[in-house]
Amino acid sequence: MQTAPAPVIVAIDGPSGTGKSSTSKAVAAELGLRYLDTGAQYRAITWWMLSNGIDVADPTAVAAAAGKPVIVSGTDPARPTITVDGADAAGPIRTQEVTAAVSAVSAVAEVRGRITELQRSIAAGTAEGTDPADVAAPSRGIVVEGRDIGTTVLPDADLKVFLTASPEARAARRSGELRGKDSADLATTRAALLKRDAADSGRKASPLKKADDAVEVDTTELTLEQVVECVVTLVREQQPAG
Ligand SMILES: Nc1ncnc2c1ncn2[C@@H]1O[C@H](COP(=O)(O)OP(=O)(O)O)[C@@H](O)[C@H]1O
Ligand SMILES: Nc1ccn([C@H]2C[C@H](O)[C@@H](COP(=O)(O)OP(=O)(O)O)O2)c(=O)n1
Repeated sequence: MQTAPAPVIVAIDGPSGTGKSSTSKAVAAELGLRYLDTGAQYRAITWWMLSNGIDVADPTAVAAAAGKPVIVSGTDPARPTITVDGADAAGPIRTQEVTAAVSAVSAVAEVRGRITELQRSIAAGTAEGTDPADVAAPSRGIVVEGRDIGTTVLPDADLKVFLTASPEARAARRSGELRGKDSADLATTRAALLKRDAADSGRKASPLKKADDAVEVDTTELTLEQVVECVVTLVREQQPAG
């Protein structure tokens, strides 16, 4: 009898607007893997803190509340979901208010400990933090995207990719997304994005950083399709033949 190959774990990290979410979803869909957006989890806990009157500028208050919300992620790349205490959080976690507060909340060690535990449990395919429908479905593995997946959350990932792009390209992509929904212009978007990157890279607890064994892909001059093709090829090279 043949044994099934071990599930493949792919870690995709990088700063904001480098294409992590779009690339990870497309790679997971193409290869039949699950998909986890860890930024959405940090946004979800931040949304809960803001909604429950916790002072997000006070790390002690944030740490004391870190264990309270129940955050559940659905990992189908065609339909990723996130709930907090059973409520759909997909919309509210994308507001400017959450975006402005998320770096401060995610710098708190107790928050990182809690969310990292959830991420490892989801990657291992156990129930905690995962939509029950996803646990039941057979999986060939998972693509997990964030800031510290290759360095801290899943240091034994089969493939680690670190996406980069120039600040100009990243700001242009982000303001393209925001147009019509928000009045933020390119310069404002660029400044906000660089401020968040600096906070994420400069924090003590598990900062944004390329893992020594990650493959760096500069996406500035690449289309999304080219980035996806590049990562799919890298994943296939990791898989045993046959
Ligand atoms: N290589 C690319 N070229 C042009 N636009 C891209 C590329 N990759 C992603 N985008 C677009 O840039 C925006 C931000 O991408 P996203 O995947 O959300 O980045 P991240 O998850 O790293 O913040 C999205 O609108 C996406 O469609
Ligand atoms: N693994 C992770 C993922 C996200 N974070 C934090 C830091 C990021 O600024 C926020 C939001 O992440 P998200 O990936 O949604 O950010 P983008 O706006 O897509 O760039 O969460 C983190 O600290 N660790």
